[in-house]
Amino acid sequence: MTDKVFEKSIKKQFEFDEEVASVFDDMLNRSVPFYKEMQRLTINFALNYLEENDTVYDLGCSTASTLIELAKHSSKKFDLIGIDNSSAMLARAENKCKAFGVDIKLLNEDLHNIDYENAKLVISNYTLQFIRPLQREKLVKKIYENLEENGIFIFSEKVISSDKVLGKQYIDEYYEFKKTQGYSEFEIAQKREALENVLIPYTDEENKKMILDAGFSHCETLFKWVNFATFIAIKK
Ligand SMILES: Nc1ncnc2c1ncn2[C@@H]1O[C@H](C[S@+](CC[C@H]([NH3+])C(=O)[O-])CC(=O)[O-])[C@@H](O)[C@H]1O
Ligand SMILES: O=C(O)C(=O)Cc1ccccc1
Repeated sequence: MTDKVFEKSIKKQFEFDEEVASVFDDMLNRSVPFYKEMQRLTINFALNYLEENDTVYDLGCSTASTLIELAKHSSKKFDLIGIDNSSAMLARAENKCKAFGVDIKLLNEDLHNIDYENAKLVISNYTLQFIRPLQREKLVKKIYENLEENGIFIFSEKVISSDKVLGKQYIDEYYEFKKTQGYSEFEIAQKREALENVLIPYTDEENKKMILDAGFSHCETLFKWVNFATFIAIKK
């Protein structure tokens, strides 16, 4: 279904409710530049590290598309766990898992309430940005502590520049992208307002500092388009 959420006048903050969930795959494909490529890289790099029976967590799994693709691209069996606190998203995730015949444990929980036991790989694509700073650092520490040795954390985030002028150019470039995806200036402006204080982006440097402060020995940028970045962190 086509995302028309912000075509009408909206006063409330952005929420992962029924309306957003019903168009979410389209919204993500048209709002995150190279979303599919980022997902493909996430899966390929994940598979470089995963062995039979490893446990994989996807934080903010939404409609479970990443875990479904992961399962489809490997003949190995993994323990796949998707976590999200939006019932509307998880209802779609459940339907998709059934349709694709993929076995995924879907947990309707806040990310802070999970133990991340036996985690070999943790994925979090475009989710940490919705967690308040401090809580975000706390969550990343918890992930690090629970990852197995040589465990991997792959995450993607909307990012900002630490340079004011470049930062403005990032925003202009992203808006051009949104226009090419068929969003009107009104829709773009409305969503921007709804996301204010809900989506809190860090700079590349802040993301990497958060990872290294949590204890990871290594963190690199795997992919970047202007203000959208994918990172890989390794626990050694
Ligand atoms: N505290 C929280 N606890 C649990 N879930 C949460 C929390 N905060 C937000 N979420 C969930 O995190 C997801 C973020 S979307 C991820 C896309 C997906 N990873 C994808 O690659 O397709 C990204 C975006 O919409 O920009 C939503 O489904 C929220 O309900
Ligand atoms: O930052 C934006 O304006 C976006 O549209 C990114 C985004 C994509 C999907 C859900 C929420 C935010």
